[in-house]
Order: sequence, then C-alpha cells, then structure tokens
Amino acid sequence: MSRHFNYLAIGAGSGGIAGANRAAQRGATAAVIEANAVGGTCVNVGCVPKKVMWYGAHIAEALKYSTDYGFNVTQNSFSWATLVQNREAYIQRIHNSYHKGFDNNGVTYIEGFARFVDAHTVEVNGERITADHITVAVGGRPTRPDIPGSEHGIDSDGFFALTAQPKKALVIGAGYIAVEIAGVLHALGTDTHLLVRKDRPLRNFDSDITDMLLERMAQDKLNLHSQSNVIKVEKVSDGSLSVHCDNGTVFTGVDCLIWAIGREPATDKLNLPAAGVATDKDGYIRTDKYQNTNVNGIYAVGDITGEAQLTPVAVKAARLLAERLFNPALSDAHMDYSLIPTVVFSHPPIGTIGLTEAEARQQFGDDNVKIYRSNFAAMYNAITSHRALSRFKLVCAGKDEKVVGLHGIGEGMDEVLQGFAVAIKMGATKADFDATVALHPTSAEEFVTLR
Ligand SMILES: Cc1cc2nc3c(=O)[nH]c(=O)nc-3n(C[C@H](O)[C@H](O)[C@H](O)COP(=O)(O)OP(=O)(O)OC[C@H]3O[C@@H](n4cnc5c(N)ncnc54)[C@H](O)[C@@H]3O)c2cc1C
Ligand SMILES: NC(=O)c1ccc[n+]([C@@H]2O[C@H](COP(=O)([O-])OP(=O)(O)OC[C@H]3O[C@@H](n4cnc5c(N)ncnc54)[C@H](O)[C@@H]3O)[C@@H](O)[C@H]2O)c1
Repeated sequence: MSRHFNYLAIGAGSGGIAGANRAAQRGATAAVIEANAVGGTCVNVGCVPKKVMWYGAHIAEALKYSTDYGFNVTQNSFSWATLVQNREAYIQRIHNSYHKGFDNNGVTYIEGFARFVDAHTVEVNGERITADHITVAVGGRPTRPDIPGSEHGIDSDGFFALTAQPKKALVIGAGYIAVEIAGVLHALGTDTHLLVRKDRPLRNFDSDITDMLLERMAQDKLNLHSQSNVIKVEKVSDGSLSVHCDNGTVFTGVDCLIWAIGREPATDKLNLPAAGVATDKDGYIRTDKYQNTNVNGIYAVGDITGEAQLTPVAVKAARLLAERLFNPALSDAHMDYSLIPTVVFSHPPIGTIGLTEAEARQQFGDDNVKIYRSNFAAMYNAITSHRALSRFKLVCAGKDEKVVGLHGIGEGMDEVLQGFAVAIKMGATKADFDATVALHPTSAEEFVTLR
C-alpha cells in the first residue's frame, strides 16, 4: 500500500499542522503524520497546559490580594486534580478542533511514527508514503543530566502528568521552563526551590529585568538557590528524595524533582541518513532562510531547526514555506527571524523584544546608546499590602534614538508587548513613542511617557 501527496509534514505540532493546512488551502494534496498527540508540544505539554497552570497561579495570587480589596474569602482547599482535569478537557477540545480543521481543509491525518526511506519516501505503520515536498517538523524533547539518580526526577512532560500537587519541589534550570514551573508551583502553595548553577535565571535577558525578577521572587518568598549545581540524587527509605549539590547543600524530603535544563532535537530515530539530510553536531536540522535543508524537496521548520523555539515561529515559518511552494504570488516568501518578541510567564510576566542594553552597547558603542527606564507600582497591587514594583525599559540607538530593545516585567506585560512589537518591527523611534498618547491608567503607558 502506498499514497502520494504534494506536501507531507512529519510531526503534527505547531509547525506541521500550520504548514499542512496552508498547503491544502493553496490547492496541494497534503498530509501530516503524528506519532503521539495532535498539537505537539505546545498543545499537550507546553504553552497551553503551562498557561492554564499560570492562570491557576494567577487566581491564587488574586486571592492573596482580595482582603485588601474588601473581600472576606476563606480558601478551604485547592484541588490540583480539578485544575488538571479541566485543563485536559480543554486540550481534548483543541484536539477536536484541529481534526475539524484538517477535515475542512482536506488534510489527511496519519497516526504513527515516520521514518525516511529515501528523499521522497517515508514509512509509517508499514506503509510507504511519497511526497513532492516533505517538511520535517518533529520538535524536541526535554533533556536530563547524566548524574547518579537523575531518573528519580521528572521533566516538564512529567510535570504536566502530575495528578496531585507536590509538597516540596525542586526545579532545576535557569531557562523559561524552570522559571515558569517554579513560579506556578510556588503560587499554588508548594514549598518550591529553584536551583540555578550561576547567579540568576534567564541570564541572557536584560539584567535590569532579571534584577527585578529576583526582587519579586524574594518579595514573594520563592526560594532561589544560586551557584547550586546538582550532582547526585538519592531515593531514601520513606520514598522522598535527597538532592546533593556541588556546594555541599543537601535538600531532603523532596517529593518532586523537576529537570528543566533544556531540550534536545527529536531527529535520532527518523533515519535521516536514508534521505541524505544533514544535522549539526547536536542533531538540529539547519536550514537556509527558505527552510530548505541540504536535500532538494526536504524542509525543516520549528524547534528542530534550532532557531527561536517558540510556537508562533514554527507556525509562521511553516505557513510561509507552504505559500512559497504553492502560491505563485508569494514565490519568495520566507520567515524573518529578526525582532521576535517573547514572553516568560513568570510572576509577574516578562516581555522582551530586540537587544538588551549590554548587546546594544556592544553593537553600537556606549556613546550611541540611550536607555530609558522606569520603576512603577501597578495600581493592581499598589493599593494592597503586597505593593510591588514593575520595571519598563527602552534601549535606543543612534542620533534618531531608534528603539532597538524593549523590555518589561510587571503585571500585564504578557499582553502589553505585542502592540509595541509591531511598532519596533516598523522601526519606531523614541520620538514616535513620545508622540503616542498614553492610555491611562495602565502599565503600558509607562512605555510612551519615559523620560
Ligand atoms: C513547557 C513548555 C512551555 C512552552 N511554552 C511556550 C509558550 O508559552 N509560548 C511559545 O511560543 N512557545 C512555548 N513553548 C515552545 C513551543 O511548544 C515549541 O516551540 C513548539 O511546540 C514547536 O513546534 P514544532 O512544530 O517545532 O514541534 P512540536 O510542537 O514539538 O511538534 C513535533 C511533533 O512531532 C511529533 N513527532 C516527532 N517525531 C516524529 C516522527 N518520527 N513521526 C511522527 N511524528 C513525530 C511529536 O510527537 C510532536 O507531536 C513551550 C515549550 C515547552 C516544553
Ligand atoms: N514562554 C515561552 O515562550 C516559553 C516557555 C517555555 C519554553 N519555551 C521555549 O522552550 C525552549 C526550551 O526551554 P528550557 O527552559 O527547557 O531551555 P533553555 O535552554 O531556555 O534553558 C535551559 C537552562 O538550563 C540550564 N542548565 C543546563 N544544564 C543544567 C544543569 N545540569 N543543571 C542546572 N541547569 C542547567 C542552562 O544553563 C539554561 O539556562 C526555550 O528556549 C523557549 O524557546 C518558551
């Protein structure tokens, strides 16, 4: 048995789905192959369940502020299981809507693990499928350290599989995932410890922003342990874990250890050599700006390319590739990887686009960089006994003070960033920001009133 398609995506995650749908909308016969759950990382073990948990944490924080707003609320309990059940039901509805979308667009959905046979053929469930164009969109998976006892921990996939709330959790790592998971656990009431190997998490973010993150973590009493490298994990007789660091610290009585130390590409079992597709030393498939791999007719999009590992990046790259292949009016379409906005769903959230102050100083020289910054107590918590600061920052370059970086940490920053990203993508200057009438009273207005 064999089938042929104009366009075939391997992996029905953010990139695979977007590309197959767009190809079909442009008249191609299209199929997508998925080994696990439709929606991939983002929908099943990434953005979506993470944001639901973050909203849960948000409600816990609102309860904390509620007395100062005049409410007399007694919190009797919190049911992790209910939150998880509702989250998973929501994810099931997303699965259904993806399948509806495939049906509407005429995309063939194939369940199974795909392996290359040659440059135009993959095998799945014993069937050979050929295609004119094949896009590899297989994403990645969490990594674990090679230390004794690491198997006693879980990773972000395991975090989303938890059906009960941990009592004492250690989150290891300094990236987005570590910060986000630690923040959620802490806000929901778990005794949470975030362990980073150096001085702080998110070290490649603007240091003014991470300074404020550290302040807010300290104010909220989230236990951050810097200079803490885990070297050994032991399971003790009561079933709890003892976690040993190279600085001599031992954490005992841990019932949940979460590795959030990065992700690795899922290329190892794809049989890429059969198609002649090259990977870099870490297993990522590097492409040119058109998402072309080294093999004609084979493309890669999303996390597997090692580029900014964000859902909208995978989606946009895949859609533009499909346009280039099947829409003669857009035969030069390709993704612009510059100025990608990104949000960390920390407490409060961080939003950032463009250069950090340090990067701008290095690129343009100290004399050509002007920084505007403000600390601001958002009204939301300023009226409460939990008054806390937000921080907003513009990095400008050159005589015309072009805004080359915008960074913020504060309540609402996750929603504030998108519109400013449009302005910065269009080349806005500080004068353009100043010429914009503020929206009052908001946190966002800080960005157009900086002096
Ligand atoms: C905890 C977490 C939180 C995140 N939060 C955010 C966020 O808030 N915002 C954001 O923008 N990004 C977020 N991301 C990143 C985002 O999830 C990824 O960038 C995005 O999912 C990448 O899409 P993709 O299509 O490249 O791969 P994926 O979504 O990983 O999809 C790849 C799919 O391919 C399948 N597959 C693999 N090999 C095969 C094979 N051989 N045959 C068939 N199928 C195969 C896999 O099962 C998977 O479903 C988060 C990631 C994680 C882990
Ligand atoms: N809000 C979002 O948009 C969002 C959320 C989650 C993930 N993501 C995407 O997923 C990607 C992966 O996230 P991530 O957090 O897994 O990876 P990451 O690469 O961002 O961070 C991993 C961190 O772990 C540290 N680390 C590595 N080995 C370690 C060890 N042995 N012990 C302690 N720390 C160690 C690294 O120094 C690094 O800081 C991100 O880069 C991001 O693109 C995005």
